[in-house]
Amino acid sequence: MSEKLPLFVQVQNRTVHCIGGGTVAARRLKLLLEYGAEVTVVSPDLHEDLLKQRAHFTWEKRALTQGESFSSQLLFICTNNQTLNDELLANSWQGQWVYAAHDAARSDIHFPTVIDEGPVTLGVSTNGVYPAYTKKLKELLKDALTDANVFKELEILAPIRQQIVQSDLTGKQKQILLHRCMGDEFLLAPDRDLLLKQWMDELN
Ligand SMILES: C[C@@]1(CC(=O)O)c2cc3[nH]c(cc4nc(cc5[nH]c(cc(n2)[C@H]1CCC(=O)O)[C@@](C)(CC(=O)O)[C@@H]5CCC(=O)O)C(CC(=O)O)=C4CCC(=O)O)c(CCC(=O)O)c3CC(=O)O
Ligand SMILES: NC(=O)C1=CN([C@@H]2O[C@H](COP(=O)(O)OP(=O)(O)OC[C@H]3O[C@@H](n4cnc5c(N)ncnc54)[C@H](O)[C@@H]3O)[C@@H](O)[C@H]2O)C=CC1
Repeated sequence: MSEKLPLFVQVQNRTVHCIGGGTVAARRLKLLLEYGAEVTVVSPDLHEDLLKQRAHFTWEKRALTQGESFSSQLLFICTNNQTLNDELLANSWQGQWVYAAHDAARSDIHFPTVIDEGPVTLGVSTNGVYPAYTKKLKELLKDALTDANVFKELEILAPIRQQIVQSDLTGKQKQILLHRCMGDEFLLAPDRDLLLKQWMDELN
C-alpha cells in the first residue's frame, strides 16, 4: 500500500520554485505549467524542452549558493547535486509541500504515470519500487479498459445519468437506478430509453 494519499490537486496560481532545470525538472514542469502553476526556475541552464516553454515561467539563471531557502507554496528539488538536494530538503519550511526528485521516501509528492482518455483519468504508481514498470502497467490498463468497453459504456451512460439526476425520483431511488444502469441488462438492452422509462415508472 502507498504511504501517500492519491489526490487530484488544483495547482492553478500556486507558486512553485523549481531548483535545477534538467531532465526530471522538465518532466515535472511540463505538467505544472500545463495545469497553470506559477513557476520560477533557479538553475544555471535549462533542458531543451524548458527552453521551448521559456515564455511561461520565470528563470533565475544562476547556481544556488549554500544556505538558501525558498518561501513558495511548493518547492521542487531537482538538481543532480545530492548534497544540495538534501540541504534544500532540510531547509524547507514546515507546511511547505516539497517534491524531492532524488529521494522518493522523503518527498511529500509522488508523480504517477497518467492515463487520461476521455472521461477516465488514472494515476498509476509502483511507489518507487520500479518506476520504469509503470510504462508496462499503463499499456496493460489501457488495453483492459478498452477490452472491458469502459469508454463506450461511459459514452452511453453520461446522458443517462443526467436524465436520472434531473428526474423527480428520491435520492435513494436515483442511486438504485444509477447502479442498475451500469449492468449488462441495461447496457445490452435493444431499447435502453424504453427500459429506463419502465424502471423510472416502476420506482415512481
Ligand atoms: C517515486 C517517483 C517519484 C517521483 O518522481 O514522483 C520516482 C522516483 C525515482 N525514479 C528514479 C529513476 C527512474 N525513473 C524513471 C522513470 C519514471 N519515473 C517515474 C516516476 C517516479 N519516479 C515516481 C514513482 C512512480 C512509480 O514508482 O511508479 C515515471 C513513472 C513518471 C515520470 O517520471 O514522468 C517515469 C516512468 C517511465 C516513463 O513513462 O518514461 C526511470 C526510467 C526512465 O527514465 O526511462 C528511472 C531510471 C531507472 C531506474 O532507476 O529505475 C529514481 C532513481 C534516481 C537515481 O537514483 O538517480 C527515483 C528516486 C527514488 O527512487 O528514490
Ligand atoms: N524522480 C524521478 O523520476 C527521477 C529522479 N532522478 C533524480 O533527480 C535528480 C535530477 O536528475 P536529472 O534531471 O536527470 O539531472 P540533470 O543533470 O538532467 O539536471 C540537473 C539540473 O540541476 C542543475 N543544478 C546543478 N547544480 C545546481 C545548483 N547549485 N543550483 C541550481 N541548479 C543546479 C543543473 O544545472 C541541471 O539543470 C537527481 O538527483 C536524480 O538522481 C533521476 C531520474 C528519475
